[in-house]
Amino acid sequence: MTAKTEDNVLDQDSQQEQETVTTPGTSISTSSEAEMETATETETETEVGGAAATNELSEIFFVDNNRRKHSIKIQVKLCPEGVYLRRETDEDDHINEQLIRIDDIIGSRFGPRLRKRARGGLNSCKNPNVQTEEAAPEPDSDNSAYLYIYAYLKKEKPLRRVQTLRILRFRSSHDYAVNLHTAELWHRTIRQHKRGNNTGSSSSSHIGDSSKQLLILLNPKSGSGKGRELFQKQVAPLLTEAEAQYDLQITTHPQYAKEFVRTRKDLLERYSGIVVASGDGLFYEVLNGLMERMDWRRACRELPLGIIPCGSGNGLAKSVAHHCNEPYEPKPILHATLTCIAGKSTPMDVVRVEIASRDKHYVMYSFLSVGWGLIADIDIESERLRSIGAQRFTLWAIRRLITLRTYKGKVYYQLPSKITKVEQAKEAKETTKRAANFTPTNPNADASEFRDLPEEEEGEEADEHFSDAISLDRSVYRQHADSWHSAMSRRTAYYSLGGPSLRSNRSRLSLNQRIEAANAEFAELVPSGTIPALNMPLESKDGWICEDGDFVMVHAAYTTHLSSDVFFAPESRLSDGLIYLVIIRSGVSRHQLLNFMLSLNTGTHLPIGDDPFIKVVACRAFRIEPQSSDGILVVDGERVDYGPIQAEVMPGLIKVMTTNGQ
Ligand SMILES: Nc1ncnc2c1ncn2[C@@H]1O[C@H](COP(=O)(O)OP(=O)(O)OP(=O)(O)O)[C@@H](O)[C@H]1O
Repeated sequence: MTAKTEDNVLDQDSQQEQETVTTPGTSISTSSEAEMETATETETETEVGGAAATNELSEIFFVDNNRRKHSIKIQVKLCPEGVYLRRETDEDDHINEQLIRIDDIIGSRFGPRLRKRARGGLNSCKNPNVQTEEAAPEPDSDNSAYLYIYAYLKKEKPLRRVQTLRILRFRSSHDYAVNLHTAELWHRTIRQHKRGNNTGSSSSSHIGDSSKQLLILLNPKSGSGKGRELFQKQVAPLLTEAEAQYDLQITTHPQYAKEFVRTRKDLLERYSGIVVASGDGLFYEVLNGLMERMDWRRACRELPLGIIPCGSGNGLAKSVAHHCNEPYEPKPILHATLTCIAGKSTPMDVVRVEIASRDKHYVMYSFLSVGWGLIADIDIESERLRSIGAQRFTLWAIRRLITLRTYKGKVYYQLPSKITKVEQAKEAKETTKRAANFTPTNPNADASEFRDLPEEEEGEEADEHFSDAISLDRSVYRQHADSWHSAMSRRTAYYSLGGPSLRSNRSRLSLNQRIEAANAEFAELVPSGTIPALNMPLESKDGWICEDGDFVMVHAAYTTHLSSDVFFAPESRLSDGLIYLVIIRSGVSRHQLLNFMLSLNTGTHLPIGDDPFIKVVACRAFRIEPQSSDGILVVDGERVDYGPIQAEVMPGLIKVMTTNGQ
C-alpha cells in the first residue's frame, strides 16, 4: 500500500478500493505494547459538551493482505483534517503517506465484521428509523472489532470521485467489548470532525443533528419512470453509509410535494433539509410550497434544499455540480447524493416572477429560467416527440430554424448598479416608516422572523376569543384567501383565523389585537417585490432600459445550466444577485443561430464583443411585454400563461446543498 500503489489501486475502473488494516493483536504482541503506548501519547483530549472527546487518534496497524508474504506496518492517524495513513517500506526506508480528507469521508460504522458486502445497501425504501429484525453479526473468534470508513476521494484530471473503503480491525484486547469500544471511539471522532468541519460561517450542517431528519421527496414518475429503483440502488446505500436519518416521501400526484412542504406544521422542527429526488419540476414545487408558508423566511434560511437528478431536465443539479467543482457524469445520481450528504450549504438566488394573462394575475418563484421565443418553443413544442428521447430537442431545433418565428414586443431590464442606489434610498425610507409604525409583539425578537404569539391562559378568556373568532372568521379568512400572493399589491397577505399560527398559539391579547398585530408583522414578511406591479409603467428615471421591436428569443437564466447539457449562462454564480438575459433580435442569420444552438453545450454561444443581434445583459429585474396574444412562455422549463411577465431577483434567498459551503 505505498502511495504509488495506493494511487494505482484508487484509480482502478472499479472505482472502489477496499483494504483491511489490523491492529496488532495477540499474535504480534511484541510490537503491540510499545506501539500502543506511542499511540496513547499522541492522543489529545478536548472537552466537548461536557463529555471528553478525543481530538486526535493514532494507532499502528498491519495490512492483512493475503497477496503479500509479510504484514505491512501502517500508522493511521485520525485528526480534524482526515485520516492519515503512513507506511514505512522495508526496502529503502521510503515513507509513503496518504490523506483521506474529512470532507471525502461520508461516514463510518463499527462493530463485528460485516459478513455481507460492506456497501451497506438497503434492499427497499424502508424507513431507516424503524428498527427491523436483522441477524446480528457475530464477533470474530479472535474478538476483533471493525471500523468501516466510507470515503469518495475527489480526484482532478479527470474530475471524479473514487469510492474507497478502509477497514480498520481492532484486536489489541482479548475482550471484544474493549476492541469495540476503541472502534467506537474512532467512529465517534470521525463524526465529531465531520461536524466540526461543517459549522463554518457560510455553511450549515444538515447532517448529524440526530434530532432531525432529511426530508426526501421522490417522484417515481420522473425521467424514464425509474425514480424508485434508482433511489434504492444508488441513493439509499450512500445514505446508510453516511448514517443520514431520512424520511422518504414518494409523491403520488403533481402538487403532492408542494402541498407537503406548504402545509406540514412541523417542517422546521422535524427536518434538517429537503432533498428532491426528481427533475427540476419537483424542485419548483418544493420552492413554491416553501414560499407559501407563513414562516417562509425562516424555512428558506433553515432548510437547505438539495437535488438528486432523477428527471430529464436536471439543470439545477448540473449547476450545483458546476458551482462546487464536482463531477456530474457518468454517475449524476451518485455525485449529487454525495453533495446532499456533505452537510454544507450555499445561498442561492430565487427569482420572483409575476405573470398577467387575461383575467389571471399571479406570482411564482423560480430558480432556473424564464423563456420567450426560440428555446421556449423548442422545449414545449417538442413534447409531442417525447417518445424519441433527448433527440426531440435537436429535431425540433432544426425545424424551428427552418421556419423561424419572430415575436413583437417590448423588453425592459434594470441593471444592478443603477438600481442599487435608487433601491437603497427607497429601502431606507421604507425602513424608517416601518420602524415608526410597527410595534413588535416581542421587542427582543429578530424582526426578520415570523414570530408566534404568546401563550394564552386557559379559561373564560378563551371562550371570549372563540365567540370573536366566529364573528370575524369569514371576512378575514376570505381576505386572506383572495389576496394571498396577489400580484397587484405589495401588502396583501392577511393574518388568517384559519391559519396554522392562530390555531396553534393562544394569546392573552384580545382577538382583534392579535389580528392587528399579526397583520402588521405579516405585511412586512410576505415575500413582496420591489419593482412596480405589472400593470404599472416602468420609468427610465428608475434605471429601466427598454428594447422595442421583433425578437427571435428572450431567455433569462440565473443558474449556469438550463439542463445537464445546456451551459447557458457560464458567468452565473449561485448567489450573485444577477439574471442573465439573452436577447436575440430579428434579423439574425440562420447560420449565426445555428452556431448559437450548437455551442450551447460548451457555453461558447454568446458573442464576445458587441453583436447587433445577440446580446447578454446581466440585470436584476426584467419585464417582457409580448404584443401578440399567442405564444409560449416558460418558467423553469414549464409552460405558463402567455402575457406580460416580469421577474426580479431575490439574492441568496434559499440555501442549496453543496460540498464546499461557499
Ligand atoms: N407521482 C407523480 N405522478 C405524476 N406526476 C408527478 C408525480 N409526482 C410529481 N409529479 C409531477 O411531475 C412533473 C415532472 O417532474 P420532474 O420535473 O421532477 O421530472 P422530469 O422527468 O424531469 O420532468 P420533465 O420531463 O418535465 O423535465 C412535476 O411537475 C410534478 O408536479
